[in-house]
Parts: sequence; C-alpha cells; structure tokens
Amino acid sequence: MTEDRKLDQDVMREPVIEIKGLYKSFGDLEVLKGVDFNLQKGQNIAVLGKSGTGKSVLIKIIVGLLKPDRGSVNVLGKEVNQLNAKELDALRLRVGFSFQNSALYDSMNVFQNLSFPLTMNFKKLSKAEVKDEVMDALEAVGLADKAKQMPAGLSGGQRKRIGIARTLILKPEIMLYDEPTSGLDPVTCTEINELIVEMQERYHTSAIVITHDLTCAKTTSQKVAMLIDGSFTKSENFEDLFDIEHPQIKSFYNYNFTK
Ligand SMILES: Nc1ncnc2c1ncn2[C@@H]1O[C@H](COP(=O)(O)OP(=O)(O)OP(=O)(O)O)[C@@H](O)[C@H]1O
Repeated sequence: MTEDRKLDQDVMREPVIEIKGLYKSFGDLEVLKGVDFNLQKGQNIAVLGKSGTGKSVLIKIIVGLLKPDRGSVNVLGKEVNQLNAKELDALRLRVGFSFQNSALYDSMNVFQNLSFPLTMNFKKLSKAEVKDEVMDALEAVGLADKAKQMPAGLSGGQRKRIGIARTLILKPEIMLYDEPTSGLDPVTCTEINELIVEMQERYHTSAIVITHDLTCAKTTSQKVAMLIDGSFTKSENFEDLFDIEHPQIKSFYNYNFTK
C-alpha cells in the first residue's frame, strides 16, 4: 500500500461527530434514550426512523439548537454543550444544514439567496469574489442559468438544489440533509441522490442524511442507522440492516417497497 493511500485511510477513520449516551425528553415524553452515534470524516450515514422518533431533535442537538439532558456530543473536536454563543456560531459555520423545505428567501433571486449567507459570514470578500463563489456553487448543482430567477419560479427539485448550493457555499465540513428527496418525483429524487454523492466526492464532506426514502439511503450513504424507541441500531451496510429481525425494521422495509 502506498503511503498516500494509507494516509487517506487514516483520515477516513477520524471521527467528526461522536455522540455517547445522549438523552433528551420534553416533559414526560422521552425522545432520545441513550443514543450512541459516530460519523467518520468523508463518510455519509443515512438516519432512518418512523415519524416522531427524534431525528430532527438529534440534528438540533448536534448544532446546539437544543440542549441534551445528559450525554456527550462532540462535533469536529468540540463538546457542543460547553460552547458559548460565539463558539457555537463558529461551529455552525462548519456544519451545513439543508432544511426539509429548502427555506429560500422568496423576496430574493437565486443569486441573492446564495450571496446573502456568504456576505453575512465572510464580510471581507470582494464583490467579484462573491460572484465567483456563487456562480461556482450554482454550477456545482447544475443551475448556473437560474441565477436571476426568483424562487417562486423554480420547481421543487430546483429549490432543493439551490438549498443545497446555499449550504455548500460556506464550505462546511459536515452536511446535515433533512429529508432531501421528500415530495419529489422519482426522477428528481435520483438527481438529488446523485448530487449528494457528487457533493461528498467534490468537497470531501461527511454527511448525515435523514430520510424515509430507502433508495435515497442506499444510494447516498455508506452506512444506515435506524432510530427505534429512542436509540440507534448499530450503523450497518444497507443490506445488513434489513437482515436484522426486528419488526420495526421489517415494517419500514416492507412499507417502502410496497407503497
Ligand atoms: N421543542 C420541542 N418541544 C416539545 N416537544 C418536542 C420539541 N421538539 C420535538 N418535540 C417532540 O419530539 C418528538 C420527536 O420529534 P422530531 O421532530 O425529532 O421527530 P422526527 O423523527 O424528526 O419526525 P419526522 O420524521 O416526522 O420529521 C416528537 O414527538 C415531537 O413532538
């Protein structure tokens, strides 16, 4: 094995998210009950789970929007719980969150939707640099020709792509995709899945892909983990997960492939 190849493998083993013994309740509702979870550098993991099992709560805890009751959440070497507001802002710049509804600003055109987070976070960039970054990001998602378009004129798939470009423009090390293919037709789903893989390869990001869509999980991620009753199944290869004899895993699989 060459030295370069070995180095690559060492880097891949570096954890970017390490969660241990995480608990979170809202009043009497126990949502997370001892979650352990690891994401390695350069890896994509799909997170599956029935509606209301706590996938979004987990993501919010990872970016410090919710405080856990107990447990350790380490993101890019930082204990999220121990960070002050300024440190949290700095960490959030390194973790991109692509929202379920692609929340674009409807009063801004596509170019402005992308330049806004860039100029807010990198105030020293010149106008030309901003333009280059925005056009690069739009090209990466195949929508350079939509720069002047208003969001209302975009299709659902295009909105998702622009949402992903807007997150990637800040060059995050970790991407959190929240149901990237929900509400899309099968052809557009395939395009978004391909885009997620392309982004992983191009930017060397790690990602958590929250999804109910098994094709999305299988094509975008090296591992899948399922949240059941407040904790994860061990993250597995796609095929291995569905070999596990657990009624919720079976019903999830059967539902996806008979609907
Ligand atoms: N801020 C909050 N206050 C009270 N309860 C909350 C809060 N946030 C989430 N919950 C509850 O926690 C549970 C898990 O919610 P969460 O949004 O994480 O589910 P989910 O797995 O992401 O679901 P879906 O697949 O439908 O998006 C739900 O019962 C929800 O009502």
